[in-house]
Amino acid sequence: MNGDPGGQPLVPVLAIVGTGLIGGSFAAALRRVGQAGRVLGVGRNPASLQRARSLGLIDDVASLAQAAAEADLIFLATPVGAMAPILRDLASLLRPDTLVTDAGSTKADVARLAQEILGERHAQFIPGHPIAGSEMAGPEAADPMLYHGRKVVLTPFDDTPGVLQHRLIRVWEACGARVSLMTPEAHDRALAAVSHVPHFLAAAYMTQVIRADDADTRLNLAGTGFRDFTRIAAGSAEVWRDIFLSNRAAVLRELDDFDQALQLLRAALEGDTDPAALETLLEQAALARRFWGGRSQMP
Ligand SMILES: O=C(O)C(=O)C[C@]1(C(=O)O)C=C[C@@H](O)C=C1
Repeated sequence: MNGDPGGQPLVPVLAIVGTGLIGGSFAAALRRVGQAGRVLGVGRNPASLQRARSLGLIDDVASLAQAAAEADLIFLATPVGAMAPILRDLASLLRPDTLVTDAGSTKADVARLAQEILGERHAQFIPGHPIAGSEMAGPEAADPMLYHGRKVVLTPFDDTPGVLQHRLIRVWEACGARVSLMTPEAHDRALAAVSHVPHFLAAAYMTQVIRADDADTRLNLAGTGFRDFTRIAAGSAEVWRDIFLSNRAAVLRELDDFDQALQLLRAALEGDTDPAALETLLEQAALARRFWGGRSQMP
């Protein structure tokens, strides 16, 4: 993986395991900047792989064994729950010079699995998480700009060779992403708060809406507030089931904290209503959200 100007691309042979939104976008982003040579697609759904090929995201459909034999970089973009069997297969197939990474939304579980399953070879695997996505799925949703300007967290092991880490950072930067390094535990705690619990709450709220007797009336009147609050609830149930199960302890801790915040706001509304306290809490939330909007530089 040299990426010489006018020479070899950063990734001469790239293998994507899972060619949907996340994997397809990674291939498309590297292709856009000429940094992926040949792209192999590996997956469990033949129809989806064929669509990825027709869309030009991958050049060829391959088995995991072919990918392991040929690829310089293997990118695992499957639901977190599907990672263990893939790592088990890779353990006996992996060439010593192949770099493997993933895009899973939780990192402690994935890092632990890599250590347990890959043994000595775990140092070739760098757990990663691009903090980008959408509620859409499948190769049609792939977008070469998905990672542009977005953060990617890598959680290398203590013995990850610097040269591999550097290589992967260059690859992500070629996709337009900004890379940070942290421990898997710190990642999982923070993501429970800013990604997993929001999804859980959006799903809980949708559950409340659809269980109401007048659900149709409510949904017919829903506007942009409803749309913005619930967009993420439309994401893949399989992907989100795996995220919640994989980061269970941190999610449950954050839900306890959410309960407290909810009680704080409720208390200002219940009983002897306290309009000033309610306004202060709403104002604090509004300022925090506006400040975040200013610094996140998201569209
Ligand atoms: O915007 C969405 O729909 C997402 O899926 C985005 C989001 C997030 O919470 O920011 C969700 C999970 C992924 O791990 C990364 C990104």
